[in-house]
Amino acid sequence: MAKESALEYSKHVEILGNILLGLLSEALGLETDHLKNMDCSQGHRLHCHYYPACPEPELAIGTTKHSDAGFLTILLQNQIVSGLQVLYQDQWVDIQPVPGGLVINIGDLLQLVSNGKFRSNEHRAIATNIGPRISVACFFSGPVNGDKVYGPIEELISEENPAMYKEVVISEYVAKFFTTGLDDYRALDYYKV
Ligand SMILES: O=C(O)CCC(=O)C(=O)O
Ligand SMILES: [Fe+2]
Repeated sequence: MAKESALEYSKHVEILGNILLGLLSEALGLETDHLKNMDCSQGHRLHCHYYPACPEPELAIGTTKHSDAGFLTILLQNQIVSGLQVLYQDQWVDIQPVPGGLVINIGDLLQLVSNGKFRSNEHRAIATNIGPRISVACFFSGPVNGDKVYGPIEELISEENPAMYKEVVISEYVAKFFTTGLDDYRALDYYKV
């Protein structure tokens, strides 16, 4: 992706991210700007993945099983080669690329602040003998270098719905993510009450 198109794409995807956070806020019964005002759309960044054709796909993996650690991910897949799979009821389900379509993943931090109302999904990218496969993930991870504290949103907590997660300092949360292997790490497990 050329620099100009990456920057242009990044601008559009930020707008889309904020629209989605607005809809998700409303779905939680909150003001449209609630999640945006919590800085959930801050610090978005693009990760480009290039998976070459693999002669022995059964011996390899593209991206190992994980859930995205931030709030929200918008994923663009190239329109020919599939490889993305989501774990659903203990089965890996193929997410076929849809021309013009984007994949939206709920991340662990959104599960945490929504007190479990939204669920992050576990996914992976398998190796295939057709390729290359290209994907561009835009992560909305929040103000990752700061000391902002995130916990379940107060309005969503009640006697019937007690907090399911502890509060986290976002920079510590991110540091933990980057010092632990993807495979054995599920951010939320560390923060359950
Ligand atoms: O390449 C893909 O489709 C998945 C990439 C991914 O899950 C990630 O970067 O978090
Ligand atoms: Fe991911």
